[in-house]
Amino acid sequence: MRCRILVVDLDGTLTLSRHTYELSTEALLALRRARDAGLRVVLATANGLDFALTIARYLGIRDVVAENGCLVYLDGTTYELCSADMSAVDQIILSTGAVSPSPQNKCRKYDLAYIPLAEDAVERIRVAVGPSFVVESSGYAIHVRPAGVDKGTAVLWLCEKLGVPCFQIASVGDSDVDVGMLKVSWGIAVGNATPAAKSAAKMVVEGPSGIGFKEAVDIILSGGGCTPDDVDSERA
Ligand SMILES: O=C(O)COP(=O)(O)O
Ligand SMILES: [Mg+2]
Repeated sequence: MRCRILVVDLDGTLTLSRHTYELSTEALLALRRARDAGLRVVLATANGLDFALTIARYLGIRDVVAENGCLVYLDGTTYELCSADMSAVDQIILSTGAVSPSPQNKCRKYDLAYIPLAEDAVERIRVAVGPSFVVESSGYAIHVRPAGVDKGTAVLWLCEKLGVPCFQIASVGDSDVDVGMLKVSWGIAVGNATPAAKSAAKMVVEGPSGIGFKEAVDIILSGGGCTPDDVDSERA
């Protein structure tokens, strides 16, 4: 098996579809097969760290990337890859009236999450906060965090920290917030992923969400993926 680490998104990738939080049993079984085969599995999610650590516990995963790459929990230590005081920008975002705050925001630090109240919410937030912040939709929420950090930043940090070439890290995702990690690792997009996620990936599997994740694990366990040729791990 060429891949050594599997970085997996949560919502839309381990779930039944991109419109539910319900976990896919096929995905859960595939996760277990991946871990039993010796892959180190990392959960990489836009969700807050406390939430992600809780979910990871029940998924049998120890290491977590949370808040879209701003926080990494590795071998029992939390590392912060973002640094900004988000309180002022939170007020600016809420004053647009285009979104309501996610209940998770009271325990999020750098990547804040919002529920859209208008069709053009992402655009209105982008105009309000300016270029110092990234505004992206995961399909589950709108996320705003300091520019320059995404899940790909965290994967590059993991390659360095763990001494593993990034092409030996497989990642699986479904949405625009996964583009960074799909680019810097051997990225696989599930069949119902967004166009941006599909074009960032090295491979797009047939099945949607959890079924797609199972297909990705089958490919990895049969020796596929993680070839060095087309991974831009030196992302500009
Ligand atoms: O929390 C979200 O908005 C989506 O989270 P995800 O990164 O696990 O898909
Ligand atoms: Mg997702």
